Amino acid sequence: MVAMGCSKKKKLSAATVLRSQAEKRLQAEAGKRPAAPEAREEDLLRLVHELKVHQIELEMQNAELCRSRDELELSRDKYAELCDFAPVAYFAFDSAGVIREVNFAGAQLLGLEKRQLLNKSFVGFIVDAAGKNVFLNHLSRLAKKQIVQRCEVSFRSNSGRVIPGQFQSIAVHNSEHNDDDIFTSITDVTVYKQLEAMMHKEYDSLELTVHERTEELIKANERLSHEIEDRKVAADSLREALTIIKQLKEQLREENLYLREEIDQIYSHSNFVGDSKAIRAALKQVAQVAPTEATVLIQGETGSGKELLAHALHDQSGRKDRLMITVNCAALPPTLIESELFGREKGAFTGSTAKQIGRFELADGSTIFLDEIDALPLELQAKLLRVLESGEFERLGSPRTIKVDVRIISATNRDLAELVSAGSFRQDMYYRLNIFQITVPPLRERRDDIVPLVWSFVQEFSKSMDKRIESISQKSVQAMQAYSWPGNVRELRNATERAMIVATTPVLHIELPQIAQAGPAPSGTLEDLERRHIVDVLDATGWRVSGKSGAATILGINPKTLESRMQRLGIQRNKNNF
Ligand SMILES: Nc1ncnc2c1ncn2[C@@H]1O[C@H](COP(=O)(O)OP(=O)(O)OP(=O)(O)O)[C@@H](O)[C@H]1O
Repeated sequence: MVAMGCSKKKKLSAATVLRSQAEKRLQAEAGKRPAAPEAREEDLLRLVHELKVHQIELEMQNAELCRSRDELELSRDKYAELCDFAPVAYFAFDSAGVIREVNFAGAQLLGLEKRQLLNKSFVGFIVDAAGKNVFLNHLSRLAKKQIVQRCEVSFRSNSGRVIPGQFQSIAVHNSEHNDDDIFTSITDVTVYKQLEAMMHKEYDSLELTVHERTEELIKANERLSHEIEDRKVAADSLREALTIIKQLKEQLREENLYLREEIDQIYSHSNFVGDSKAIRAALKQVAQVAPTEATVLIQGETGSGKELLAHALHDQSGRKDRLMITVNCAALPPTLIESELFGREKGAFTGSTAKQIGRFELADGSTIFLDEIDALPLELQAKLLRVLESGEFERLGSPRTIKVDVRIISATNRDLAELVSAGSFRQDMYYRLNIFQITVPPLRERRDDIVPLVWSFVQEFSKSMDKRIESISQKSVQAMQAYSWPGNVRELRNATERAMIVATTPVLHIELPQIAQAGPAPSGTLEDLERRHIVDVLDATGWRVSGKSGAATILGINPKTLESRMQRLGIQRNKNNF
């Protein structure tokens, strides 16, 4: 920038000019006014005095002004110096973009000396036409609005480097040139641009990564949703499977329990021994009825082989692949028969802590054998009738109706027709059960079967007892042929077992109960005979019902069966029985 000075000579000439101007004006005033001779002298002296005072005042003012101007010029020089050495590039343009002033940083930016730049158009440094337009528009906008304006233009320095510049300008009117002075700071934004480009690049790659990750996440999310759905479906089917498994488990547990009870009898079921005419007739009936779905009633004395015959029937039927389910109606307390037959839900009655599948459900698709059907309480007969007719029933404590496909075989050692007349057995039930009747003859009516039966039992026990029996004593054979066999084949089997236990030689001696030794057959009805025989056995055992030497063992029946039979036959221990 150019600094300006104020010499003393200049100050003096200015004061002289003022004084002469003042004097001229004074003389002009004097020429206008007609002066009175006596006042003129006095006025002139006063005016001269005033003039002198004014002159001194003016000189003082002039000196003050000169000092201020000097200070101003000094400060302006300092400001110009500051501006010159400022790290920012400053330019002063005219309204056409010609450089009027530039500081060192500005000159350095363009790679030229300050003097080389003065009066040069900045437009010449701008690299392209678009940039030139931007710069010229920037200038014209400044002329219109006297506020700070900004633009970005790339220009080329003397070294050929293209510099992206950020321009920040303000226009100040210059009255001397009657034009605007445009003051502009130019910032080299190369680094900023590089950083910006890097940032854009980073941003773009970040955006790409985000996009890719989002895609991946969407896919993963979809996969997860499908997986959740699949798992839900799997969980549902697992739950279903679990319920089925639970049911099957329950059924298996019941079957298992049932099988354990039955297992001991399986061996004896496998062989129905007997070639007597009566037995052949019964077996012929079995063969006739087995392939049908008919309900069968088997009648015969206790221990005569009704259950074995029922098994033979089932084994010849189309249901033989499933287990035949047996229920002894006399062996169960009346309160439990219903839940045994039809099952119960948990809590159906006091003490029922677990759900139980009934025998009818277990027998679904198979055969149920209702032994001692005469012992079925009347109210249950009605329920059984419904099953016989529709296959439907409900578990105790459940309103759900269960439908089964079960073939029914029932057995009794009593005359059901008689019970019907006595009113203890439903007539409709009787007709429904008695569609096909088979009677198993008592052993005393088929004595031909006695010896073959003994031999089949001997074979059976020889294995388990590891004993060798070669013959049966003649005395035993005779006794057996003469004996009335109230306990029928069961009694014969038990007698053989006892003989085998005590046997020490290959000749088997079968001891028959003293009370039942051969003699004339007792008179009276079959029931009287049964009652008498039970009382005799009870007397012989000291009224011990169960246990190894108890009456039930001798009679070859279950102690519970014996108890219920005693109840039915009205047998009680009293003085007369001793
Ligand atoms: N013909 C036979 N061949 C082989 N064993 C037989 C024969 N008949 C019966 N038994 C055997 O005699 C025992 C009694 O038979 P089963 O239980 O079938 O008689 P039941 O008439 O059903 O008796 P209950 O009236 O007491 O129910 C069983 O051990 C059985 O195996």
